[in-house]
Amino acid sequence: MPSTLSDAFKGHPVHHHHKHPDFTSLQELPDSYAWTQLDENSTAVCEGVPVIDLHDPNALQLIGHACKTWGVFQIINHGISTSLLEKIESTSRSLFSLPIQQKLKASRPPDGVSGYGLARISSFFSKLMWSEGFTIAGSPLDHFCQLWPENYSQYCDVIDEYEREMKNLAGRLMWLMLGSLGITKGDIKWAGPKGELKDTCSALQLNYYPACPDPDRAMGLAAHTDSTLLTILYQNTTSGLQVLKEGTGWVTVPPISGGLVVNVGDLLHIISNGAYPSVLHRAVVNRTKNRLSIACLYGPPSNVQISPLPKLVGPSHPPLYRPITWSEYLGNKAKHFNKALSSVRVCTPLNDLNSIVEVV
Ligand SMILES: O=C(O)CCC(=O)C(=O)O
Ligand SMILES: [Fe+2]
Repeated sequence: MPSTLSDAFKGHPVHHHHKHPDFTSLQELPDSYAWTQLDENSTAVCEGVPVIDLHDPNALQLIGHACKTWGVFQIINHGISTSLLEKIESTSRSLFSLPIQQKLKASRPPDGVSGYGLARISSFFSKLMWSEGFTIAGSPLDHFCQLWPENYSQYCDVIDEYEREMKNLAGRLMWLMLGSLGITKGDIKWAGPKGELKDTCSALQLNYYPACPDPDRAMGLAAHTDSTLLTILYQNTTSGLQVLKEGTGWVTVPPISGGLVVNVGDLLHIISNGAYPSVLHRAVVNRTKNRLSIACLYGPPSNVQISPLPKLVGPSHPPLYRPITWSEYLGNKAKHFNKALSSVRVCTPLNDLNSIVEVV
């Protein structure tokens, strides 16, 4: 049984049929990167993704409402210092600005999760994405020794500190997100008696989107949901993240100074018994500016069964999903990608059933 996130991923190797590109040599968009015209997303959106001040006395309610209606929100006053955000940004920038040959020394192995390479979801698409990624699950030491033989330890320290702080914040957020559904610490079996989330797993995903000669036909990161409980994303000042809002279309999540984006992942959707949507999101690219984002992918211990919480299940709310471990879910994702959630679904929501009954 795998016990860590890297072990969980190892069981589900991803085989890329693409070679890694050197963006600096590309003046025009090669055909292999040309997606069909992205849909126009310039519809004026009056309301944007909610911004929530964690010091606001109503934070719990605001978070609950944002999770139900959007599945995503931004937070300020979250306690992560500006200097740490600057350090993680400059570490990521140093990494991606290394020569391609150097970066390839830290490539993600086919059966591994950590290292440099294309987005894991690339294998589901015939076109390439205009981005590079570096995944860190567990210690980055071995890879960082390859990247920076002389001064790897300063970079490792930044990653350790960032990951520690993000994990704490993710735990706080999880209790707030669940708290607004009436879930208390005793309701989560895999948490300690005081709500400690000791054995939770997390990984960091560093993403770099170089400026692109033909941004309207390119795709930074294709639409997906995250296989997490929740994800906390830091983005630099270049916008690019978009979320799909039902009835509205793609909505840009603008970078705000000192802000972090929080989104619901597939596992929180499952344990909330569908109350919180796992938001579909993607990253678009820019003609003149490059963009960096750093995602903290937060999940439960990889071997515990995740299922709709009993408090959220009742005669009018049958469980929508069967129990599944994170590790098994990652296997489903590697096989079914955006259909992974429906592959664990056991029940059609009542309102859908009603409409079927009406039709019949
Ligand atoms: O770069 C972004 O804004 C999105 C990144 C993302 O969705 C991911 O790493 O899962
Ligand atoms: Fe994502």
